[in-house]
Amino acid sequence: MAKQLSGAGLRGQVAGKTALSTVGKSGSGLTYRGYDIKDLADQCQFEEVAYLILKGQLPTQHELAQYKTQLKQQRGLPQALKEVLERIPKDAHPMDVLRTGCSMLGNLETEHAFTEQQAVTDRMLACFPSIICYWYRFSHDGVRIEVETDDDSIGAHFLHLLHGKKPSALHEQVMHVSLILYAEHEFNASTFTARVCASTLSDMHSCITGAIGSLRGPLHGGANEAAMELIEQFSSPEDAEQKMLEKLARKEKIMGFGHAIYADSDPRNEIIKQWSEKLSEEAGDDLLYAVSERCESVMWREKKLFCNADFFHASAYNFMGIPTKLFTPIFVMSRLTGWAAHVMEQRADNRIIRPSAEYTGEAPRSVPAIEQR
Ligand SMILES: CC(=O)SCCNC(=O)CCNC(=O)[C@H](O)C(C)(C)COP(=O)(O)OP(=O)(O)OC[C@H]1O[C@@H](n2cnc3c(N)ncnc32)[C@H](O)[C@@H]1OP(=O)(O)O
Ligand SMILES: O=C([O-])CC(=O)C(=O)O
Repeated sequence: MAKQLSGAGLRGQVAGKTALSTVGKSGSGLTYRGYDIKDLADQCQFEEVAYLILKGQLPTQHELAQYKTQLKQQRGLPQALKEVLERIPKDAHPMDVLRTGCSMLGNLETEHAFTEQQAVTDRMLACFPSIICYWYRFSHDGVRIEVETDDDSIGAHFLHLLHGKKPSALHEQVMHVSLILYAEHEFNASTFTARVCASTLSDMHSCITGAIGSLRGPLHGGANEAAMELIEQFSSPEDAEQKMLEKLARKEKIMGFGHAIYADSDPRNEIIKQWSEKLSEEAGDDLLYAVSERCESVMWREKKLFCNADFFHASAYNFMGIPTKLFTPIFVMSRLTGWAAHVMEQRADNRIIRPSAEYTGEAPRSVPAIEQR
């Protein structure tokens, strides 16, 4: 069943063209450059999908190996950026850290011409995990970590920096899947932010910095953190059921449920849910996964609202020992590919994005002298 797309929030209005993904079209639900998300999550590593999104086709074995080597070589951080990160307080939100880190990188390694767009994007892809973990470990553990690891993938690099040891094969695999699921999603709020910025012919770092700000909110990427804060309150599935019903009676919004485009399911949910279950078994968990499943059934039964990509990401990340406040930054490490590809697409066929507003203010009037107001 297709969702009725109309009303506020530009819902249902075509605001531009894209060849990058389809969201909520009949059939598979989500495709990147024509490939079904399920097939990509089953068969690919994240770096293959990043290559697909950014460069237009799936890499050969040789191209993938070259790309991964190139990304590995760019994990280091300039000293000036490390100094900025060291000055950001421990209680800052990591999304704000990443926003500042991206912006500072744009000062140090400015994109001077659009011919550099692929290179500056690959650099961000390589070093965003370093930025977030360098700050996190410095501010929380008081250590200056070495960010240049030889880990095979972006997900493993992130977990290695965070935990100070190489991740298990299972955890590296889940990171591949998670980063693939989050990589691209058509004209969502953060991507649209990036495209609006790109349409002024601004630089890549400005587009990505703005997009990070848009992703941060709980109605968008921030929902994975909010979902974790929800499920950790419950002591059992029965407790979850009762408190969820109370929240619904109070008309509270439940983060991690519903979607602007999908009508009755988000195709990313069943994929991350399976991995969350596997991680739950590995961790010997007998609470969080069961609680999450109960929330899912209550929301469907009571409201016909379904889990979006964020809901089961919360438990999955928790099982891998990732602190809740780093959940949305992981989303950034992945969605960067979609944002940058949209910036490139916008630049290739640009007209400044400038919609109109329906005026609802005062009729024309004259300015009274200040003593008469
Ligand atoms: C990766 C992502 O960014 S996925 C989205 C992550 N965001 C969240 O999980 C936040 C929670 N969800 C929401 O706020 C919304 O579902 C959004 C922002 C995702 C989509 O918003 P909209 O397109 O405006 O929602 P939609 O039109 O389907 O809402 C229909 C009704 O369901 C309600 N509703 C929608 N989602 C929820 C929810 N999660 N909890 C409770 N009620 C909800 C709305 O309030 C609305 O009720 P109303 O008509 O009485 O106002
Ligand atoms: O498409 C949207 O509105 C939000 C979303 O799921 C995403 O950006 O992944």
